[in-house]
Amino acid sequence: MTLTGALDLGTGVPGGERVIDVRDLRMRYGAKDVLSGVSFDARRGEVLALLGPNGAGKTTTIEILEGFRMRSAGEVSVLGIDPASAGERWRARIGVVLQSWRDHGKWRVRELLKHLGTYFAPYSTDRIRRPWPVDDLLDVVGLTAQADQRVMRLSGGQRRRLDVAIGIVGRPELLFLDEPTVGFDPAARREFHDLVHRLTDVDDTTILLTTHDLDEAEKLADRIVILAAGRIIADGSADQLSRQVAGETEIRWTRDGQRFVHSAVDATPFVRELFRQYGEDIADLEVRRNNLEDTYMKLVLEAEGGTR
Ligand SMILES: Nc1ncnc2c1ncn2[C@@H]1O[C@H](COP(=O)(O)OP(=O)(O)OP(=O)(O)O)[C@@H](O)[C@H]1O
Repeated sequence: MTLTGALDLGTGVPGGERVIDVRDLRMRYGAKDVLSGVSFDARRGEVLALLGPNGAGKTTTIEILEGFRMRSAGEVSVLGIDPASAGERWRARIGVVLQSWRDHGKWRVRELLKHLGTYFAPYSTDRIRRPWPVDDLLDVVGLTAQADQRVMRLSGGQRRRLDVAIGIVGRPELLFLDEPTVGFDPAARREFHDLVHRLTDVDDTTILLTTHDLDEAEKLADRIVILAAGRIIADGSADQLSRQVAGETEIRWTRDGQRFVHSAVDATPFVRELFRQYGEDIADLEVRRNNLEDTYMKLVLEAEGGTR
């Protein structure tokens, strides 16, 4: 099916192995269509952010990919297998980071990870040794210093890192992160972003994340897929989306103490001409292309206008 109005701008990782392949996915609850023909893919090692307003269908899509929800129609392949009929061996190859692990508060961090890791040992292969050795895992998520601490004594940020450690203890090839940094302070958020980068660097893990934090999506994702009212309205890197949609760049400067602002499709010739005419009189020059938030707002408003 062709998605009318969707921007298909290609992937940032050309030619990689397809870890997720979704074609014409549909989901209906009663008489209500929640997903109306969703198609996208993700390649090995890619970080893909699924964005969209409340109720757009992100959780439904992810739960179908995780094999927790049966779809109404369409083709879905995750690690080459249909999640609707996948078994334990497949499940051991995917990781899900749930919102804060609250049980086992009395367990010590290392013991808990060691215990959960034993589940994955039967699924070890020559290529991927499972589970992740506990000390390496603690190092990757930055919890080495807390290894012998009880879970209930961890700070919010440390607990979230433990959630991630639990999600990846089986060394998943594909990791699902649902709004991973809600409630984080800026330092914890930055640490978490470093962790995501380390995961893709160290283990070539493919990551599918949902977030309402557009700054986070821009920083983390190789590719952004925007879902609105059950349809994909954009698919590409943050840069590609902003170039395609935003069009104009804003240029600000001052001259003789007076402020100026101008919008141009291509800022370079404008700035060149500005300097040719006024040279050293120009100060405080700022060139600002629309960021992901501007692009997102524009796309979602257009899509909502179209369905109204
Ligand atoms: N079990 C269900 N039965 C009926 N309707 C459902 C069910 N689960 C979800 N929905 C509806 O499907 C739509 C999509 O929900 P979904 O949770 O997938 O959206 P979302 O994009 O994840 O939203 P949010 O950003 O708020 O988490 C919503 O209108 C929701 O009310």
